[in-house]
Amino acid sequence: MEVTARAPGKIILSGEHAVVHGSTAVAASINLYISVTLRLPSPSGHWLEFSWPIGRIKEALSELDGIDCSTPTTCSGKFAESISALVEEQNIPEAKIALASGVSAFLWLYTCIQGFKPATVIVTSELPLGSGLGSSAAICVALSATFLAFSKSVSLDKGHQGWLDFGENELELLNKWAFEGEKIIHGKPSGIDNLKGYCIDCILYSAGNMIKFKSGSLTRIKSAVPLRMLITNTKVGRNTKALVAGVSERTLRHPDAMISVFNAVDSISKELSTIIQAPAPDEISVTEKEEKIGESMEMNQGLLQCMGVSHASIETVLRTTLKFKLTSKLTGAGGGGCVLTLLPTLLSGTVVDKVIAELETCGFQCLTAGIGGKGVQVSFSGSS
Ligand SMILES: Nc1ncnc2c1ncn2[C@@H]1O[C@H](COP(=O)(O)OP(=O)(O)OP(=O)(O)O)[C@@H](O)[C@H]1O
Ligand SMILES: C[C@@](O)(CCO)CC(=O)[O-]
Ligand SMILES: [Mg+2]
Repeated sequence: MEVTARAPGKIILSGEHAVVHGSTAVAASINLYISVTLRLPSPSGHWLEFSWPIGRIKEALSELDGIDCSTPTTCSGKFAESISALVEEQNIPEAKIALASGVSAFLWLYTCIQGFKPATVIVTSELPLGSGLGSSAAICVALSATFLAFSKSVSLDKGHQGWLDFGENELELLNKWAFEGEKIIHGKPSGIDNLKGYCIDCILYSAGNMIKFKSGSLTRIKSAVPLRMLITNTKVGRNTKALVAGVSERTLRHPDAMISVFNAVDSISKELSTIIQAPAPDEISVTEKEEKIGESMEMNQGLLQCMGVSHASIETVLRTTLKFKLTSKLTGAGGGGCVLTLLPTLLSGTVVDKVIAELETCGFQCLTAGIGGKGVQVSFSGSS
């Protein structure tokens, strides 16, 4: 028997960086997923493969024997050292070394939740890694969901055909495990990523849709109309910690100006969440709504430039999409990473194709995504 879980990626529609300084931010799940399949047990054969004899894992993590998967546990001290040793033994090629922390999170979540059972785990991703679309939290949510689906702590109908949602209590347990995985990948998630011991990305990926948050308080919101974005991955790597520190330094140099910038972002995020939730019963009101959303994105981008987190590659995307009268803003930490471009409902497919073609000639990767998609789901197949 096997189970597959999928968890979506996310975008920040408004408020990155300013959220660290107390402003409101709006984030949404997208309909691009990381999927994890668990086979008990089965042969493998994939392009990048890591495997350990069960005996080796038992030897390295023997103290985890019998651990209760209903109690999420932090990977610290000697466990972190043992996990690092197991990952080092795989001699991950230099070009793929960024995966090491994801592999560590996998080992931790698997051993804690599934114990020392032999299995094959297959990961596939529609999300670019390390580009601001939350692949780290998505992988942790999808791994936790797959492993919990076969555990005694979660009761799911294994005979169900197609995708299944988790119940409220089960989501809570899943979130806590995913957060333990995120801590392995990120060290200490901060700001937008972290809320009272939970990972905001994980919450978003678990339940899907959109959230508005400010200083530790989170409200779920639901878009009244479907929204579609072009996501351009500039492929320019960024360092979130350094970018966040840069904004704080600028705030120390220009406190009055920067407080005004953060207040402006707060107003934009609040307005955006009101616009998104307002009903739009006909084509005219949908177009008006999209124009307002586009304007709020444009204003937010201007303020992100004031904070000093734009980048030449981001500016190239902005200029290119503007030629087609489309508005864009960076999403996430900036300094490269991904840029969002609003695709209005009435925009023709030919225009979308032309924009994508022009962006791809600059060396960027383009993805289109629906906004506010489903949260984590699982699907069982095969006979037990
Ligand atoms: N499919 C995957 N397989 C293994 N590891 C993964 C996978 N997806 C993500 N990761 C891990 O997550 C890391 C990327 O996380 P990071 O937080 O830097 O970026 P992100 O989550 O994509 O974007 P952000 O957190 O800025 O929204 C990768 O380096 C890897 O360790
Ligand atoms: C830049 C930032 O606002 C979002 C990064 O995804 C940082 C944070 O909130 O932790
Ligand atoms: Mg991440």
